[in-house]
Amino acid sequence: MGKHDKKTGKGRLDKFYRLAKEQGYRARSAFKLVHLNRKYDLLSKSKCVIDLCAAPGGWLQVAEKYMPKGSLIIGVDLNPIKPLPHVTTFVSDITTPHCRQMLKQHMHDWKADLVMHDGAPNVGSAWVQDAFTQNELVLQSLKLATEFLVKGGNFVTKVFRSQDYNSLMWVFGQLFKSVEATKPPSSRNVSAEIFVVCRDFIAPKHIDPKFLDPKHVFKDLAPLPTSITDLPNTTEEASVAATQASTSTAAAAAARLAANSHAHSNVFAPEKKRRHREGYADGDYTLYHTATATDFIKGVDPVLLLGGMNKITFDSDEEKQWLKSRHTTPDVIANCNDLKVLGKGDFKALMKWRLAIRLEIGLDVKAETTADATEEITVEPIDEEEQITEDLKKLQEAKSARTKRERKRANEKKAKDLLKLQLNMTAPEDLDTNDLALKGEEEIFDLEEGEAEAKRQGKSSRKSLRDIVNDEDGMDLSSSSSEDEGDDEDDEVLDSDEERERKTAMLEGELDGLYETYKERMQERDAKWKVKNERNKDKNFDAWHGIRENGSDNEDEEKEEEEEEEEGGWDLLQGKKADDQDSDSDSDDEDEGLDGEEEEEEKPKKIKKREFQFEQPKSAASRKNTSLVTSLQESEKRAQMSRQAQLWFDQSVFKGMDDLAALDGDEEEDETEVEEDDEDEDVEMDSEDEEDEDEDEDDEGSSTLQDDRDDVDFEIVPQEEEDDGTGWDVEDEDQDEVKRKIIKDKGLLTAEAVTLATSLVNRQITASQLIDQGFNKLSSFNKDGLPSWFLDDESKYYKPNIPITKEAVEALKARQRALDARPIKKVAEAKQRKKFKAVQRMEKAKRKADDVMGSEEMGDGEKARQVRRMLAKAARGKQKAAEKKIVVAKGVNRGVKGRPKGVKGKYKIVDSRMRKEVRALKRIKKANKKR
Ligand SMILES: C[S@@+](CC[C@H](N)C(=O)[O-])C[C@H]1O[C@@H](n2cnc3c(N)ncnc32)[C@H](O)[C@@H]1O
Repeated sequence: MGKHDKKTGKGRLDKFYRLAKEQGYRARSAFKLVHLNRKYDLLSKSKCVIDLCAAPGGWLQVAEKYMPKGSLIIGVDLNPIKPLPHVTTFVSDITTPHCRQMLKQHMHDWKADLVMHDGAPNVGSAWVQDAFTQNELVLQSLKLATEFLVKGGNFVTKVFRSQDYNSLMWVFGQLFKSVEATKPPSSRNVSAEIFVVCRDFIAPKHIDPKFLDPKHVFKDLAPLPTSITDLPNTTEEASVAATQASTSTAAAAAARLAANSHAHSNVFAPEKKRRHREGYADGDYTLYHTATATDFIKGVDPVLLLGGMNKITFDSDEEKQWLKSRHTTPDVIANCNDLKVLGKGDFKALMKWRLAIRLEIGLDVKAETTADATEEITVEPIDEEEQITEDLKKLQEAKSARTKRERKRANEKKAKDLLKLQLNMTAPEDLDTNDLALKGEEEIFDLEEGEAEAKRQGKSSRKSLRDIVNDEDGMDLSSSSSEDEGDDEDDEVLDSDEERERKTAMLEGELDGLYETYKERMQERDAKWKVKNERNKDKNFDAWHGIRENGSDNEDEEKEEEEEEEEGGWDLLQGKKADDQDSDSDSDDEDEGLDGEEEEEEKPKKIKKREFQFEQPKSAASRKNTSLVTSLQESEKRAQMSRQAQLWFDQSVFKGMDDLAALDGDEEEDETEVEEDDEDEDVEMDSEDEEDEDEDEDDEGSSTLQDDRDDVDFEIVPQEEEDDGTGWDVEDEDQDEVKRKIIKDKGLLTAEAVTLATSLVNRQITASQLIDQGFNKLSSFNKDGLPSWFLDDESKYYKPNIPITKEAVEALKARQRALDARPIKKVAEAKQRKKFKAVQRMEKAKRKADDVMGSEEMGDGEKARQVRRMLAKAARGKQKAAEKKIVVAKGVNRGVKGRPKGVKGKYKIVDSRMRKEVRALKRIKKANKKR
């Protein structure tokens, strides 16, 4: 066995190592057999044992110790075993016929009651290879066991928990009546080894050699990955590969795959779906994976690919051509380069890009535009007048829808352009190119639209976006689409605004859903995320994460928002989709128009909800803000700053400020307890009133604190005007007053405010500079009409960066510490009460002393003694009665008279009998009272 560092890794000196040393065992592994024997009683009834792979002899020692005297114990190993009393050993490789011969020789005609195998290959290379060779050794030892075991005998073997484990277990199960896997306590948790105890050997007359042939047993039913091309074709080649495999892990994996190649001819054939519980997938020992653009574009599951890979590469000529496509924007390339950091927008962009490229290369075929479809439609004449009214109605609807749509588009475009300009993403001259890109997107939308259009006409045969995305045989779409067009028509206006919006929303919803799947996959792979998630669940883990400039504390909130949005988005759309599919005559149904409207209403509602979530805290704060900075900017900016401030105060370093009121409450509770103890008849204070009073005060305190915090977000310099976002009207001057007062009373409460104030005082910045800074890109950031994914990203990464200095934070902390150090009101009150009680006691004692002094019965000495005692008692106050120890009369204490052993001070002995009796007496007393 290889030598290990005794302090680290496998060789570290654990308790079993020391125990083995103490008890004279040659190896700590001896305890594994001790434990197995304790559990299954394997040795005491065995007269003949074979230990395969026995060096240095730990198991042999255990066998010798626990087996009956005079038993035959044979040990074999590649390495020589130092002689042991009553044990026969020899050197051999258990996989060779020599070993079999030797065993036969030593066994004479005996049969073994137990065959043990603790073999571990000595290669010390990659774990997976160890496991493979190990399990081959297991099969070899089983082969020997089947030859030498008596019927009803037992076989114990070490098995590595690898993917061959189930196959091995299956084989064991065929040969033994009982098979159990166990991990003895002495087996290290980090080790993948477990022990399988096979009992009651069936001893079949004939065993098919395939049962014991690794080539058959370890065949894999899973299909081979197509990427490995030059695999050997025959099992002979496979075994050659396996022999050569010892040189490298990759070779071992290749050999494994080769050995597994005849998947369906596996004789043991239970259909097994392998899960890679052991961690890595077969032959995959890295965390970094790349896929080609072809895999992504032409593959069947792009979401799976995005979730599982780190990068998309462009290697082949065709892929390089795609790089030149107008759809392949720098963003797409950047996204392909790091799939790990895809945001929702990036994800959608990649999916759209895939679709666009598929269209370009003809994998998917663009559906006919809805306009064409409209031309094809003929409406059967019903009645001339009706017809005219209907036509007019439709025309009107179409017209209003078109105007609405155009207006909306124009607005959207304007907002996007503006935003791009603001973000410095585009120069004005670039806008045309971007328009083109936008048009490209629309084409994709049109595809969806056309598809859904056909569906609405009752031709549900058309595939959904997901299908198209996942469809390998997307080629036949065109034919199906032309067929579709020839079918029945609908009397609805196809080009309606509602429809278009509905489709757009649906597409967005689908992309959202796909993004969710992608996110789940990423999360599955991301252990850190799991830990974070767990921590988030447990609010107690609210640890200080340091000052984060980008406000990453915000992530949870964002996640929640996303989730909420998805409930309304993806789920809703899925639900609607299902509903659509359920209804047979969608297009004829009059309710459809209604649904459409509802849907339309639903969408803005959703968006509003999100905006509301973002803006609620802002607007609350902005109403109160009157700072120099905020009043000179639009509400958006102020709102964001306010949010930033809230995030800032959410940091655990400011916890104390929040909890001050709670702290008071706690203190008070403690204090009340103390008071109860010290309670004197003379004290007239009504504790309930007091509590009420205190509670009120607490409330006040907390609310003031809260108000303070709300009020002073970004409060820097008193300002005359309040901007409500609608203009420059002065609205809430009283609020300014309040704020001014707070600043006067309490000073600046946020690090941002302190930082700004300090820079003003130190003339690092002037007031006019500050005002100028107010006019920035954020001050006119209009969110209207921006897509939700964009806003998502914005809220994550695009935040105002308000400078904070270390000194400002330190100053605030110091002030908070000073506040904390001040005696809390409750404590001061309790102290006063104590004093008050002491004074009262002394006065009472004085009065009594006067009486004593006036007494004529006592002598002077006696009087002096009495007075001294009284005063001392008054000064001491009421002593707490010494606590009684409760001793339960059980065990050695049962029936003991007098002080129980080891108990000092006052005590009381109780037993269950006594308790019952006391209760019975109380009951009787109560009953008597009633009569
Ligand atoms: C974990 S040790 C066994 C320890 C033993 N049970 C004890 O308690 O001392 C594994 C042993 O398997 C032996 N071994 C590995 N491959 C073998 C093979 N093909 N034939 C015989 N022994 C082998 C190694 O030489 C090694 O000594």
